Amino acid sequence: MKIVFVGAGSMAEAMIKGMKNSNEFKHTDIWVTNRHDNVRLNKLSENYGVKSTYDFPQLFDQADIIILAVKPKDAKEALTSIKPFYNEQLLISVLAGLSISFIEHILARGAIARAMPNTSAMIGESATGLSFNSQLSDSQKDVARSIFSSIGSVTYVEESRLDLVTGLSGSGPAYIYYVVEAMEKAAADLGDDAMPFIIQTLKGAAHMLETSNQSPENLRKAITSEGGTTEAGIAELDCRQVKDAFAACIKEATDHSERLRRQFEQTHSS
Ligand SMILES: NC(=O)C1=CN([C@@H]2O[C@H](COP(=O)(O)OP(=O)(O)OC[C@H]3O[C@@H](n4cnc5c(N)ncnc54)[C@H](OP(=O)(O)O)[C@@H]3O)[C@@H](O)[C@H]2O)C=CC1
Ligand SMILES: O=C(O)[C@@H]1CCC=N1
Repeated sequence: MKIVFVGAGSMAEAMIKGMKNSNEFKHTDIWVTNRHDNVRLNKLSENYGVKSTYDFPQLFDQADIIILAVKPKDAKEALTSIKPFYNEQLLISVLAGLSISFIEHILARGAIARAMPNTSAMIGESATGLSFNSQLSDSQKDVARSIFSSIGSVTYVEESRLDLVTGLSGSGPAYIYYVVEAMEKAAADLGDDAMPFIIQTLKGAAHMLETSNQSPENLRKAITSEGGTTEAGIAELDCRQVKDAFAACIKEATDHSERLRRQFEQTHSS
């Protein structure tokens, strides 16, 4: 199977590393290109053994799957450059906001899927939402699922839900790192000992959520002794309306995914 990444940035690298480490895909099956950063391409080839080229006839020759991993603002240029070499292979876009119909508008035909993974794909722990147009065969759907299950969990969603998936889990790891920045700052007196405590606290909480069959609220209440330290700490979060702030964060990221679609699809739909 020949898989071609168009775009060689953070998301492409996370997927390439995760797919290679999964042993589901041979690194020799993976090709990558970008716009002009040849140093970047050479680094990916050296680090992961993938093939890279700017020679599109060679790049797309016998390609089974094309994975579009450019920024939304670059989508039309990238899709237009692909079109002469596109033979209705399965094309999977990981772009925030960009709709399947916009891709169909440019390519005019073909099996198009949209996925919203995250960079935890790097270690095989991505959370991916996946949508299809009506042109995918059952085997193409299976292949799309196998790519994203090789880098973490994958859930089929209606395309209309992908903006929310983007705001929730596409961007989600950044929200967690944001909280960790605050925890690390607050625990500065622990020096290098702080991060191991933080990491294990996160791992433990995630595992409890996954295995305890209890709601986050009940898990939190089980820690919050009356008049205790947790109650005092959470009161500081409540008086600063942190829960509302997090909800607003996810809503704004979701809304921005919709804005990106309007911004780049209306501009480029001619
Ligand atoms: N980063 C993340 O956590 C996630 C990102 N995404 C989505 O993935 C996409 C890529 O994001 P990210 O990897 O962070 O972005 P980066 O800026 O890191 O990478 C973008 C890549 O696209 C390449 N590119 C731009 N234009 C073209 C073109 N016309 N032809 C070929 N390659 C081109 C760039 O090449 P060059 O450097 O040569 O210009 C670069 O390699 C975005 O649409 C984003 O919404 C989805 C989920 C998570
Ligand atoms: O910030 C972004 O637009 C991309 C999409 C989801 C995560 N990163």
